[in-house]
Amino acid sequence: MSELSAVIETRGLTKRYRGGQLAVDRLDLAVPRGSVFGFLGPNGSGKTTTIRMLMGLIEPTSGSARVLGEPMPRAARRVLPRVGALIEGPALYGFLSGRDNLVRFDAADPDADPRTRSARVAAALERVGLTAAAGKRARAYSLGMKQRLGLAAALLQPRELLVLDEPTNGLDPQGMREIRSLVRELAADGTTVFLSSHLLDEIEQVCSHAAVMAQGRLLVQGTVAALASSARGRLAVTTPDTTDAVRVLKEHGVTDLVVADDRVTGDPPVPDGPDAEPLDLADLNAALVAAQVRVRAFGTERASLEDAFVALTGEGFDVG
Ligand SMILES: Nc1ncnc2c1ncn2[C@@H]1O[C@H](COP(=O)(O)OP(=O)(O)OP(=O)(O)O)[C@@H](O)[C@H]1O
Repeated sequence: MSELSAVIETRGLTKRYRGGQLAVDRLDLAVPRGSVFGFLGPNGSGKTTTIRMLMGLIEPTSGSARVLGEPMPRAARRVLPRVGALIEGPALYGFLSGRDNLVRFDAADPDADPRTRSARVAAALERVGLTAAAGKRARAYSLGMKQRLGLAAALLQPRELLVLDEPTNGLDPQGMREIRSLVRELAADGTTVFLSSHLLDEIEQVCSHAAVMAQGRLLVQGTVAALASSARGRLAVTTPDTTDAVRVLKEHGVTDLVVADDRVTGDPPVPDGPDAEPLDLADLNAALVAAQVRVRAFGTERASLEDAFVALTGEGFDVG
């Protein structure tokens, strides 16, 4: 990942709150231009604190952050107009219509030309699919519609970068789907999207890249495909002869065997040495059959980001 193409870059970024809480600990983050970058971590892992530092809302204790190539918070005035942000839910007036809320946001922007305001507002409403509901009061909007209106506000001006803090938090499945497909569309138009989430499957569904945080520290970052493939899939055998299957699999180096009803799962053996041949699953299947294990199904399960997280931390991804 070249330094030049990083839209967000931090070096040793650290935040210790006044009470002594170390919320972010020496974070080195690199968000490539054009990516949909998932910032993943359980509640309290330091995501919001990082985003607030990136947006110049709070000062880091030490380390540095660059956004769109400029130092933050020093260059906030130059940088922030180029960034659309949705942090902690949009501030909306419930008694105003969706359209009038956007007119208000646009009017608050000193660089926005009043003569083209209504066209900008209409385009933003169209972008997030709120044209039909534009005349309704915002208080009558669902949470998902409010979130989309917040995104529309962030999209009144063309943006190189969108920063979204838990954009689907609190939404029902339909609302989540809407926001996710909107994020995909924005990314397809070339906007870099940085979004935080505590939901692994959300990151897998919408992101090209991800960074995983735990207790203020970065565990890993990279493409979602590489992160998931760093965890090997589990081997799974469906058979009525589970006892014999376990014995044969163990003999062939399969570890961490678990039996649940008629399914045996385990970790395929790690080849010893870089030149060693990995175990051929066809041979393993043949060995099962030779031992008269009746095999109904045999294969490896695709490794997920969750497997990668468990492999990294030795624990489950606890969102609580
Ligand atoms: N203003 C503050 N003063 C003191 N401690 C804080 C403050 N804000 C956050 N913290 C603490 O810093 C740590 C990281 O919090 P942060 O909100 O950044 O995490 P998060 O990953 O965004 O979680 P969440 O999704 O719950 O917001 C937590 O232990 C939190 O209690």
